[in-house]
Amino acid sequence: MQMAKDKLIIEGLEKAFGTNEVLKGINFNVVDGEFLSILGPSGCGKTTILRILIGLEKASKGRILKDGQDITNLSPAKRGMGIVFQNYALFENMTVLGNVEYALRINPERKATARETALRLIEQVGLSEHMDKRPGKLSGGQQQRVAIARTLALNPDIILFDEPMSALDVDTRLSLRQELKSIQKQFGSTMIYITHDQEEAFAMSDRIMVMREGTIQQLDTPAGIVDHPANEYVERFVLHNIQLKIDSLIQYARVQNEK
Ligand SMILES: Nc1ncnc2c1ncn2[C@@H]1O[C@H](COP(=O)(O)OP(=O)(O)OP(=O)(O)O)[C@@H](O)[C@H]1O
Repeated sequence: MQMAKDKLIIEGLEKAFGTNEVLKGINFNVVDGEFLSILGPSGCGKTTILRILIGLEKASKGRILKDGQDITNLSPAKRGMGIVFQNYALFENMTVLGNVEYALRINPERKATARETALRLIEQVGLSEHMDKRPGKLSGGQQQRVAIARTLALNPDIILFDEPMSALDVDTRLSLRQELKSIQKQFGSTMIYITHDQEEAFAMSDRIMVMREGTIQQLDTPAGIVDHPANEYVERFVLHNIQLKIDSLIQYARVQNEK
C-alpha cells in the first residue's frame, strides 16, 4: 500500500500579539490531497494559522515545511498557496473576467495564456454567461465562485479557505460544498478550510482539527471524533452542537409535515 505523503508539517507554532498568546505551540500535518477543516469558536486562532501559513503574518516561533522544504520565511508569492476569504475580496471596478485574469496578466510567465486560462476557469465554476458583469451585479454565491476561480488561476497546490460560506444562504452553501469537493478532485489540491460550523466540517472533511484558545484539542477523521472524542470539550463543542442541529432539523421537518 502507498503511504500518504505529508504536504505540510507545522511544528511548534506560536503567535502572540503583545501579551495575547493566540497560538500556544501548535503541531500538525496536512496530507497531500487532503481536505482538512479547522473547527473552533470565534477567537481561538483559526484565521491566525491561515495567515501564518500563507505568509501574511509572521509566527513568533515554529516552522512550516511544505513538501519537506522549510517555507517559514518565504514570501507569500513563493509558497504556491491560494486563499479564499469570507468577503470574496473582489475588485469592484473589474468584470468577472477581469478579476480572474488579473493575477495572470501581471505574471510574466502566465501573461500569454491569461485569457485562455481565465475563460476555462470561469466556465468550470459555471459563470460563463456572467463574465462581463461587475461583482456587484452577482449573488453572494456567484461572487464566491469568482473568488474561487481567481484563486485557482495561479494553480496553487494548497488552497486555504477562511469561512468562505458564512455569508451565504443554506441552498447556496450546499451546492458550493459539492463544487468545492469536485474542484478538489479535478485539481488534486490540498484544502484547508476554516469554519465554526460543526455540520459543515463533518460533511466536507477527511479530517477535522478541533481548536480551543490557541491549542489543538483533537485532530482526527469525523468518524474518529464521533467514536472517540478526545475530551469533554470536544464532546460538548462538536458532538453536542451537532446533535442540537439534528434535533432542530427533525423538529422543522415535523412542523412542515403537519402543515
Ligand atoms: N493583527 C492582530 N493584532 C492583535 N490581535 C490580533 C490580530 N489578529 C488577531 N488577533 C487576536 O488573536 C485572537 C485570535 O484571532 P483569530 O482571528 O485567529 O481567531 P479566529 O478563531 O479566526 O476567530 P473568528 O472565527 O472570529 O474569525 C483574537 O483574540 C484576536 O483578537
